[in-house]
Amino acid sequence: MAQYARSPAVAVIRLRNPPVNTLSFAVLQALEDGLEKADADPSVKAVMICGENGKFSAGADIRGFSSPNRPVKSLAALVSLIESSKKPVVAAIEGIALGGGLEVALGCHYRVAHVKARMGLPEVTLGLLPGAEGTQRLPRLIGVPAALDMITTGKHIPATEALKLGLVDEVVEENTVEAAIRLANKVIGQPLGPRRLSLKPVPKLPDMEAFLSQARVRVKKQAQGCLAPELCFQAVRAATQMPFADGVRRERELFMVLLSSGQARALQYAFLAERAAQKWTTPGGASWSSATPQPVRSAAVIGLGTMGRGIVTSLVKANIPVVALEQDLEYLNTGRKAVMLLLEREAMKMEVGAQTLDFHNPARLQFTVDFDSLRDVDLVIEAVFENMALKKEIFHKLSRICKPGALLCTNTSALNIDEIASATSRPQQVIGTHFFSPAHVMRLLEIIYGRHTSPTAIATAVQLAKALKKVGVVVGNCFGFVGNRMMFPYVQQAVFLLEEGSRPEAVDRVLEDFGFKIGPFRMSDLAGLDVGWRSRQGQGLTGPSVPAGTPARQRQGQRYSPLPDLLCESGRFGQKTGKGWYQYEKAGGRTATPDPWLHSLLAQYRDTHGIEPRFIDQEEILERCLFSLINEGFAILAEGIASGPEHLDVIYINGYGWPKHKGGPMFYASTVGLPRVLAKLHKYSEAHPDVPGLQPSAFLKKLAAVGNPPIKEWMSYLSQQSSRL
Ligand SMILES: CCCCCC/C=C/CC(=O)SCCNC(=O)CCNC(=O)[C@H](O)C(C)(C)COP(=O)(O)OP(=O)(O)OC[C@H]1O[C@@H](n2cnc3c(N)ncnc32)[C@H](O)[C@@H]1OP(=O)(O)O
Repeated sequence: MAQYARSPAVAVIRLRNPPVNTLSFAVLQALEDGLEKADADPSVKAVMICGENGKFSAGADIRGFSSPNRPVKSLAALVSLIESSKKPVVAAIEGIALGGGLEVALGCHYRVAHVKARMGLPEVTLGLLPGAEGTQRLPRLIGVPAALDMITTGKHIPATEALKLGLVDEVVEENTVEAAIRLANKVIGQPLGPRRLSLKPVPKLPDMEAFLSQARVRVKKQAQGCLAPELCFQAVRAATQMPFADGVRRERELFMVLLSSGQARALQYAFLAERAAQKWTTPGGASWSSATPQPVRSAAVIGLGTMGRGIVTSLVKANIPVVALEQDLEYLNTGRKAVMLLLEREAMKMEVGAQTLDFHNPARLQFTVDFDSLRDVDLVIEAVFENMALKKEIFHKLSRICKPGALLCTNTSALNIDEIASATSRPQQVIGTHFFSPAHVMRLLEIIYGRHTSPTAIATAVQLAKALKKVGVVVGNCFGFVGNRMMFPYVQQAVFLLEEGSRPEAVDRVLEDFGFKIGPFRMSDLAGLDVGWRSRQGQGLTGPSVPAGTPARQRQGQRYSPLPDLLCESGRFGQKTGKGWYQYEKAGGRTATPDPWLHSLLAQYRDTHGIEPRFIDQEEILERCLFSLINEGFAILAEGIASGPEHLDVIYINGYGWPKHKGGPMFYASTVGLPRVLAKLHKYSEAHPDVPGLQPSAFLKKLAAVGNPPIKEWMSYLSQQSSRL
């Protein structure tokens, strides 16, 4: 847990708790024992603390926050114990010093960091604040503006920046432990008072009050409904207003408020869910633990529309050489200009000193109209528009041209991977990679395996996501996969609510107040209403293929709303045409204003179809939209399309703007309580028996019936009960 050694006047205490040396009870106890031993040994003149395996410490164990025996209080006491040591204590920071790990280092009298180390207080991202006196020590060391920035954003800073801020005393390129021992020997006998941060005053600013009030506004704006940034701010402000001991008391009070908040639980769940989602399995038995990825040393992207441009940019940023292909020179030139512009912008955003983007070198980024240039690439991502015939034609070509092992990916948001793969002679190498727009910004990559996709192909796509700094979530093949399949009933309910009496702005407001970045109607306007229209035409739900005499509001025995089709028929495609569910200042404008034209269309529509408009309250809007989405999530789990609720939550947080502090839709359902979700779905489906999306799924009913088990147990009920579902 912590190893004690001598070198020879310096006691060496090594934190050891793989993989990231989290501060468990045992680690803290061993650290305390080591300090006592060093104190009691007259031949020891100084102490050095480092971490095993090139990592200092990732802080407290996130899994332990829900445990009643969490070691949080003893961590603060231990940091004080380190600081009050009569012998100098030096931290040797390699790899990472995060959260409680950095707080331990702040208790030390000196800090030496390796040039590749990163430091931070990311507690805010877990819904907490640095509760081992970090909010009081850091401002005393690096000043209030820098401390407030680190504590309220949780960002990790590189060692070179830490040196500039005064967070570390030395940055070394060679052996950090040896450098720290050298420093420890050097400072033996020097006074420790000036090195004890709790005794230092907080550096003054010319107008601290004005600085703090502006900072508070900034923090609140960035918080988007999350409580922790505001309480982090309050704790740092306390450091500017109170003596150290009172500041520590205030920090502890605020910490306890956050610790017991639902937001902290949701954010900690979201952290662990992202890790859990990396451990993919398929119903056929393929798994992350046995599949080996193929190296991707080069890639090609077909189609330089919005998605293709973002994908090329992502690959270049990941330092993967790319061949970008378009159908003709005109499209190629337009696409090339757009990609170069994106890359110029990305290059400008990069940190000074970071590796530069090598996109002017044709060996790294090549533009072509010649399919033969794809002969040698390790992986191809097709990103043409959503047309099955076109995609099949391209995959047929790829199957003939690409080298035998190449992975063939299709960027689609809904189309059948098996049908696309059927156009090739190597369906085991075909996989869906659903990027989210803008593809060089959005973190999510939905990875869809088909019936024949090999485990190697899945592992390679997961590895690609990592290389692109994205979170890849592996899911099965069904219409809309996971993300869009759950989105359909959500948007559908929103439209039914308009039929029944609501307005787009009312529905959007409720969902934005819940925490979504934008509500369903503003989202549809942004994405383009024509996208869904084309898809509905393809499914035979609207357009000339609908048999004559089909009732306007009925399809396949269920209620259908033709409202979105009516908008498209009037040329209202959303932002791009300046009109959709809202009106905009111009085509391509972004400021949505409620539109009287739409209100009168709704009134006319209700008259035509004999619908008596009613007032719909916020609770009904929220529940019908969210519970229908969640309900589809349970159906997806029952069908084995995703291997756990965490996967669905990671998709929603990273691809659909679900507020992270609410943990994702399935976690949210667990906090509402499954019996309540079920009861509400029953109520709404009884009131609207032919409206799709409201009939509770069998798996939700099962879980409610077995007594609302915790989310981590849900899947075990599925395997026990699947035959009866
Ligand atoms: C009243 C007094 C109160 C006193 C309170 C004291 C409070 C202290 C607060 C804290 O310290 S909160 C924790 C702060 N630390 C973090 O937020 C770090 C979180 N971890 C990361 O950012 C990353 O994991 C990493 C450390 C940068 C490593 O990233 P990498 O991509 O290399 O690997 P991962 O796949 O993310 O992680 C590997 C493995 O380690 C597990 N893990 C990482 N950090 C923690 C942690 N802090 N607690 C528990 N587990 C952690 C992670 O889950 C992976 O394991 P798995 O089994 O594969 O899931």
